[in-house]
Amino acid sequence: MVLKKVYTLVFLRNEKKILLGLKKRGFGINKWNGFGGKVEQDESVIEAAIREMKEECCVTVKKDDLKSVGQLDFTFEGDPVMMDVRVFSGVVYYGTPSETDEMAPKWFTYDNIPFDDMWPDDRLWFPYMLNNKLFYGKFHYKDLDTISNYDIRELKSM
Ligand SMILES: CSc1nc2ncnc(N)c2[nH]1
Repeated sequence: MVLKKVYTLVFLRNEKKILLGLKKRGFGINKWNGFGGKVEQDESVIEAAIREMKEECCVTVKKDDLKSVGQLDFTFEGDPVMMDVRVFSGVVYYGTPSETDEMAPKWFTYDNIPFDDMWPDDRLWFPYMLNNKLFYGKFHYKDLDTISNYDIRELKSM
């Protein structure tokens, strides 16, 4: 039986900048991340994405404003459960990105993305997202800082 957990990852962005969040606790603490988290039993992936945006940075996004842009499968040495991360991108949002207990949001221009303070996989697949190419990436982490192998490919459709 395949052990996997589904997660969401949302990036608000326009032609000038992208919103990242500095994780203040838990998994990925002190890294600039996308916004998202686990998809619960009683919700769809898109509902989870919308919920997490609200919870993590007080911003409201609507279903039709989120575009599915990629999927990332993460496995970690010694952990049987794969992270199946559904990546979304959006331009339109309501409210002001605000700090919460979880995340401190900040806009970054594309020439200034803090890859050294992000998950190591980001610098590998961000170019696909930033060039509006759909992608499917698989990353195996030997430890939380080291990717031991990966594959990433452009998709023609999600
Ligand atoms: C566990 S691997 C991972 N890469 C990520 N990139 C951006 N935001 C996240 N939350 C990420 N998690």
